[in-house]
Amino acid sequence: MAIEAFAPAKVNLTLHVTGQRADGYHLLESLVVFVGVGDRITVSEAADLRLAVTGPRAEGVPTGPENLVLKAASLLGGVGAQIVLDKHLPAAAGIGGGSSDAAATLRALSQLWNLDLPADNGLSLGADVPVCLRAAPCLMSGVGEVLTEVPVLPPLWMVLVNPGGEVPTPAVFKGLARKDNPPMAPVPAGLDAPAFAAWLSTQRNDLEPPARAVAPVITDVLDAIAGAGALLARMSGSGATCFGLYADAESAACAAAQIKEKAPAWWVDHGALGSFS
Ligand SMILES: C[C@@](CO)(OP(=O)(O)O)[C@H](O)COP(=O)(O)OP(=O)(O)OC[C@H]1O[C@@H](n2ccc(N)nc2=O)[C@H](O)[C@@H]1O
Ligand SMILES: Nc1ncnc2c1ncn2[C@@H]1O[C@H](COP(=O)(O)OP(=O)(O)O)[C@@H](O)[C@H]1O
Repeated sequence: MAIEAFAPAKVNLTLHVTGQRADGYHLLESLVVFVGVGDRITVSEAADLRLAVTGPRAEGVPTGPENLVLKAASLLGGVGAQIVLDKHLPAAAGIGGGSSDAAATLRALSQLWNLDLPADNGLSLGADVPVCLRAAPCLMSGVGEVLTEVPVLPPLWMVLVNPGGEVPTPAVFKGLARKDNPPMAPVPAGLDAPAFAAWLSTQRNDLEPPARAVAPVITDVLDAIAGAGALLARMSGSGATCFGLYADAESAACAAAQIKEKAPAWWVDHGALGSFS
């Protein structure tokens, strides 16, 4: 029996850094969504634990025990499985590729092995794993472990753009000018896509300035997205991937084609926001 699980890109529509814990981890308030662009995990029965990494973004992804997929399998504690990770998302890119892979692995293997999901929802694997396990829009706070429902968002489409080159998350947090930034406002209900994007533009990603300092090309990416008619252009997570928001599928597809033509070396993809768990 083979079980497949989708690992969608995680996008932080907002990311406010509001404090820092004694252990160094930062307190966040983030409206997190998921896009229909991502990796695919397939698990099947085997005598021992094996991982194969395939797909257009497989290069450079670790295949040993440091891969979050194998860490997730160990955390679950089952016996053997053949795992294939079909990699489409760029790594260390602020869209939770590794975390979403870990969450999809937990989902698929808990079914294959008939085991409960871990009590911490995978937090010990990474701060983004619990939200990726949910794989639906929600408000993330604490260091990533507190997940709260949000009002239904309007239908939205997204273009994702990554200029290449990994941006390590710790370096970006380290570059923050302040740790105690103002909190996020409550997420409003009942807005259409343009009004919702206008509200988002009053909120922030506090990691954008330090990420731009680490990777100045992020400014070019944001300019390219804004120039392609987005309702909002912003960076996700600790970067360097940035997103553009659109009110319909056709506008997102046109914008993606326009950006690809302008910068053929960049990774560009597009999809609808949704729930994937
Ligand atoms: C910034 C965010 C926003 O969603 O996304 P990405 O840019 O990674 O996608 C996440 O909080 C990242 O989550 P994740 O990548 O799972 O983090 P972890 O592996 O647990 O931590 C990597 C490093 O990021 C820093 N870190 C992470 C989370 C947090 N709340 N405070 C932190 O200071 C720490 O320096 C930590 O050593
Ligand atoms: N399955 C995986 N896919 C991508 N990267 C992985 C994976 N497992 C471990 N890693 C390591 O995790 C690091 C962070 O990757 P990722 O979760 O994609 O980034 P981010 O935290 O910026 O969203 C990478 O540098 C990579 O070496």
